[in-house]
Amino acid sequence: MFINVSSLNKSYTSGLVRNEVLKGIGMKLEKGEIGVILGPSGSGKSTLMNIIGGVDRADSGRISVDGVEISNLNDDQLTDYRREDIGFVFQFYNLIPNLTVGENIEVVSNISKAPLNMDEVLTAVGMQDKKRRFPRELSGGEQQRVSIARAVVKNPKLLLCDEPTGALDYQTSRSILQLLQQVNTKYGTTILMITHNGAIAAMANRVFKLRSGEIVEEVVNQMTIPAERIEW
Ligand SMILES: Nc1ncnc2c1ncn2[C@@H]1O[C@H](COP(=O)(O)OP(=O)(O)OP(=O)(O)O)[C@@H](O)[C@H]1O
Repeated sequence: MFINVSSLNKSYTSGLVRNEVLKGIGMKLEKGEIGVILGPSGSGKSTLMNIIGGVDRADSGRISVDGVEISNLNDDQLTDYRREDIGFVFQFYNLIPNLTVGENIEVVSNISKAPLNMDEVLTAVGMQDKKRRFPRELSGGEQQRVSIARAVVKNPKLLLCDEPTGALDYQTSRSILQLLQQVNTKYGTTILMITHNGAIAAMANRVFKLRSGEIVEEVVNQMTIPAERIEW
């Protein structure tokens, strides 16, 4: 099992109030699969993803990714794990504004142990001809393509996407989902994606429905649907 999470708990305390955000989460995802975490605002989706990505730590429970027990790593090891093994894609792209498309990707490939070829990745996301543009000269969808290229160029074991289409219109969202599916097929990258949008679940191998910090339902799709056929 590529991702194996069990009995995961996380709470935040402010003053005297303790907010239990994750309550005994268990989930599994095989290598090369696409997983979707679906749930309403505040249900704990980002917290769960941040813990799997080594950005945050759980209070208790176990998380292993590709055989490595994340919960046992010290801070330096966790930084290495986050830097080398995980690609992140966010709702608001987070590109560096004063660097070109090519430079945004280069800063990541330069510090990666086994990066993919930058031009190949730029071509894969359809942005090869925009390599010398700055982020402000691109549409939202194009910026998201660049941010996917930046995450993919380090050849991560796991691509974590937090509402990757949250800021995009319908057609652009579908093309970004299609691109993520292509990345999954071309590079065999395991993808875990957060969304509010139930329709997106059809492209995932496994869907984890989160409510108030608990997985209330897990759906295994024997047949996934190509992103271009998803409608909402
Ligand atoms: N660093 C933090 N400190 C305190 N509380 C936090 C922190 N991070 C998250 N929370 C709380 O944990 C709960 C779950 O937040 P989380 O961001 O994981 O939810 P979500 O399902 O991703 O929501 P959304 O869809 O709105 O992004 C919320 O009540 C939030 O306020």
